[in-house]
Amino acid sequence: MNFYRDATWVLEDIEKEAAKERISGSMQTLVLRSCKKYKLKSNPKHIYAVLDSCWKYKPYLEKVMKKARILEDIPKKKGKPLFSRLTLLLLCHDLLLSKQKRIQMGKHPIKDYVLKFKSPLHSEMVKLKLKLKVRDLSEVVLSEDITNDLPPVRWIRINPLKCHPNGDTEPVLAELRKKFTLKVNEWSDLVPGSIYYDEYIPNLFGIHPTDKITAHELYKHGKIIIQDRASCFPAHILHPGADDIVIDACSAPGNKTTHTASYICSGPPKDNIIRIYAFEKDPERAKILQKMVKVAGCSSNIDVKVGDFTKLATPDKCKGATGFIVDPSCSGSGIFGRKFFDSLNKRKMDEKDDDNDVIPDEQEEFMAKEELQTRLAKLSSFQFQMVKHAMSFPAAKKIVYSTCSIHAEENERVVIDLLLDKAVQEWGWKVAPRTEVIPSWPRRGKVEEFGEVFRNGTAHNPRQLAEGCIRALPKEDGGIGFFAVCFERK
Ligand SMILES: C[S@@+](CC[C@H](N)C(=O)[O-])C[C@H]1O[C@@H](n2cnc3c(N)ncnc32)[C@H](O)[C@@H]1O
Repeated sequence: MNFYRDATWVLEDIEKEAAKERISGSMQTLVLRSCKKYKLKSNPKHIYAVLDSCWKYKPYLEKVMKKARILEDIPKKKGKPLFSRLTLLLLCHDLLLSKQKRIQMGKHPIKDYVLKFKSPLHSEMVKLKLKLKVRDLSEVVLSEDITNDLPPVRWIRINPLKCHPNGDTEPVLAELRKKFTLKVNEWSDLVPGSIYYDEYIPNLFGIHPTDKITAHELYKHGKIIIQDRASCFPAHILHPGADDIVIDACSAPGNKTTHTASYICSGPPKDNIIRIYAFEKDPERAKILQKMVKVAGCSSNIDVKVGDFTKLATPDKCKGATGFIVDPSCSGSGIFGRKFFDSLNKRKMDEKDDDNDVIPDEQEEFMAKEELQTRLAKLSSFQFQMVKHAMSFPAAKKIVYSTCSIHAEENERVVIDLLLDKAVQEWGWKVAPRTEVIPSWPRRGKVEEFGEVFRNGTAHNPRQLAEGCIRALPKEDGGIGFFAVCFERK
């Protein structure tokens, strides 16, 4: 019984957390946190395994339990039910859905109580499966898992650098149309086999996330590139032309680098003149960047530089740089795909011994609030330095700063710190107005962040600053959470 009692306490905490608007942590973190809080003796690995499964099936189990009327006759003591709803849920889970299909405890009144309902529980479970047209409930849970974890759209862009002879994308689009025969007007209407033509980014298309594209010849030959829509915003905002020299400060894996190249070259490169300096600090990631640049067909115009942008990039070494893409490391809080991390951590947990101290430390999701604040402070100071370094280049005219974070600390507040910086002011940098930053995109920066520092009527108008920024919400806006802003000087 001790195990079920411990698991009930943890499940209560999980239920409370799930009721919040934003769940702070994966299932694994929540379990570990509660186990520590209550100093539980039961093995957290075991509790996690049971609760992970029980939580997935909870809506179905609750239906079955309700139909079997198991919650209606719970014996009472001093007017209060003797058994908790969640302990009963756990027992029913083990009886109906665990591998052994049995309750793992010795003789106990609660076990006797549940077993009294064994037949109605089983028959209600059979009825539910018939209704759902599945042989096993795992079939519905698995497909829900996959759907919840997939991005709402798979975004693909046609790469004009691989469209011979002059970057005409029409033949590639014609190929795509053969595979995706139905054109839809909204990305939310996408179904397998259909295609959506994006209204914000040229040559960008949305397809259904379950549609496979990586085996397609167009993909293999770099004629189409998978890239989230929001991640295409920076190059489109920078919009460099044939006379520009661009520095991509943080390049790997290279999506924005090759997208930027498509604006500069607009078709297959015709010379070997370096037009983009692509910096990447991590040597391993730089290898991926090299590969991406090659596949995208623009290696002759891109100079990949492995090292720290703030140390290696100087106006002397990158002569005449006019535009910058600064997309530094961030918390990644706009990126979803929790199942991946959950399964990753489950694997990590499985690999460890039975200790209680398995606290993963890499992802923001797994962090306590204070830890997150400390990490955000570190990240924003690094992000500030990266943009400020770009701003110090004398020929620079335009800098696009972006993150895939939803936190104001890494977004609007970095912009504020830059605008307040004396050197930045002397260099003459301003936030570009909405008219120059994909004006039709509806979701803009957070005006309240700017309003806390700047007042209307001063050099910086909070509303105008916020309007100059772009935000994208994860999933709701068709992909990852994102932030972009453009600094310019005339
Ligand atoms: C968010 S990712 C960039 C994604 C890339 N812009 C794209 O769209 O494919 C940030 C990258 O910056 C690199 N990085 C971090 N600090 C850096 C520095 N000081 N100089 C150059 N690159 C850095 C990281 O290794 C990481 O690969």
